[in-house]
Amino acid sequence: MTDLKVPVTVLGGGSFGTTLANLLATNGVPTMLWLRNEEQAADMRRLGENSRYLPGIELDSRLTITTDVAAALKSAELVFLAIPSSAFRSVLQQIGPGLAGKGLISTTKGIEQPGFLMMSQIIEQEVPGARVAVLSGPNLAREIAAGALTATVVASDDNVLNTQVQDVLGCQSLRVYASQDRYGVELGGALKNVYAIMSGMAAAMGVGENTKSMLITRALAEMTRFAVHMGANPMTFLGLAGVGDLIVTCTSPMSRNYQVGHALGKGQTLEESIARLGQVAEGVNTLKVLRQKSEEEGIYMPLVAGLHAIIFEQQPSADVIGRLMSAEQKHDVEFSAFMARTPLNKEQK
Ligand SMILES: NC(=O)C1=CN([C@@H]2O[C@H](COP(=O)(O)OP(=O)(O)OC[C@H]3O[C@@H](n4cnc5c(N)ncnc54)[C@H](O)[C@@H]3O)[C@@H](O)[C@H]2O)C=CC1
Ligand SMILES: O=C(CO)COP(=O)(O)O
Repeated sequence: MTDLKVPVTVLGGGSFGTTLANLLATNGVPTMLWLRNEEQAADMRRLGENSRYLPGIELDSRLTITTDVAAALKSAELVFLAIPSSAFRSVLQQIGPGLAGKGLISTTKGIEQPGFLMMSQIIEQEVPGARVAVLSGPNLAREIAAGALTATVVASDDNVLNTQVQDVLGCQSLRVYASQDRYGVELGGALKNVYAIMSGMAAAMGVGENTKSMLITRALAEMTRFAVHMGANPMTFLGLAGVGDLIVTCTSPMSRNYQVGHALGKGQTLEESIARLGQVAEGVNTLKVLRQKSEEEGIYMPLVAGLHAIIFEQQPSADVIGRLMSAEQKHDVEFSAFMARTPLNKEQK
C-alpha cells in the first residue's frame, strides 16, 4: 500500500453510496458524495447522518456532500458508482463527459436488459476509454458503516486501478482483495440477489436448516454453471464475490433481497413487498433477466425457473417445490464442467 490518497467521489446517496463515502472520508481520503436531492443533502449536512437510508450512523465531518455534479467530479481521480441499475445508464448519459480520464468503479449489482449488460459494460459504452473496475463481496452497507469486519473484491484488468482502490478503501475493518475477473465478480454480485429472494421466501415458509443449506449450495452450483458458460472464471465463485456474497445475502435479514423474499413467503404481493422495503432490491429484475438468458442459452437453472414460476407465473409454491424435489437425480459437484475452464487447468495442459 502507498500513502497516496487520491481525491474520490461517490455517486449515489443511498445506503451503499453513503457507506462507502463515509468509510473513505474516515480513511482520510478527500471524498465528495454526490446525490441528486438537495433537501436530503441539506439534511445530511445538518444532522451529520443519512436519516433516510442509514439512520444512526454518524457521518465523518470531513465528508463533503453535494448535489453539484460538476463540482463533485472536477478534481476526483476515482469515482465510485452506487446508483441502482435501473438508473445507471441515464446517470452516465447526463454526466458522461465529466467522467473522462477517471478511474470508474461500479458497485451496482444488477444487469441491464436488453443486451444482458453488466454495469461496467455500460460504463465502457457511455464513457469510451474509461478505466473501469467493479467492487463486490459480502458487503451489507449497514454492517460496513458500523465497522463490522469484512472484505471485498476489486476487479479490473487495470492493475494500477485495482491498487488505487485497495489504497483508498482498505482499513482495519475492510480488507480489499484484487481480481482480474471483472466479469465473474460482477456477475456473482448480481446473481446472488436472486437466490437471496428465494432464501428469504424459504425462511418465511419455515423450512428446516438442512433445507436452507441445500438451497444455498445448489444456488452456488447453479450460478457457477451459468457464469462459467458466460465466460467467467469458476474460481471467482469460490471467493468473496461468489460464495461469500451468496452466504451473507441468503442468510441475513438485513439483505433487502432477502426481505422481499421473506415478505413474499408471508403472503404479500410483489408490489407490497417492494413498496414496504423503500430501497432497491435488484434481484427482482435480475430474476426476469436471468430466466430469459438461461432459456436463450439453454443453461439448466431449476432454482431460477422455479422462483420465476412462483413470482411471475403465479404457480403455487407447493407445486414448484414438488417438481424440484422429484427432478431427475444428478451428480453433486460438476467437476468436469468447472475444471475444464480454470486457468490452472489450462496451464497444466
Ligand atoms: N446496500 C447494500 O448493502 C449494498 C448495495 N449494493 C448495490 O449498490 C447499488 C445501490 O444500492 P443502495 O445504495 O443500497 O440503494 P438504496 O435503495 O439504498 O439507494 C439508492 C440511491 O440511488 C439514488 N438514485 C436512484 N435513481 C437515481 C438517479 N436517477 N440519479 C441519482 N441517484 C439516483 C436514490 O435516490 C438513492 O439515494 C445497488 O445496485 C445495490 O445492489 C452493493 C453492495 C452493498
Ligand atoms: O449486496 C449486498 C451485500 O453484499 C446487499 O444485498 P441487498 O441488496 O440484498 O441488501
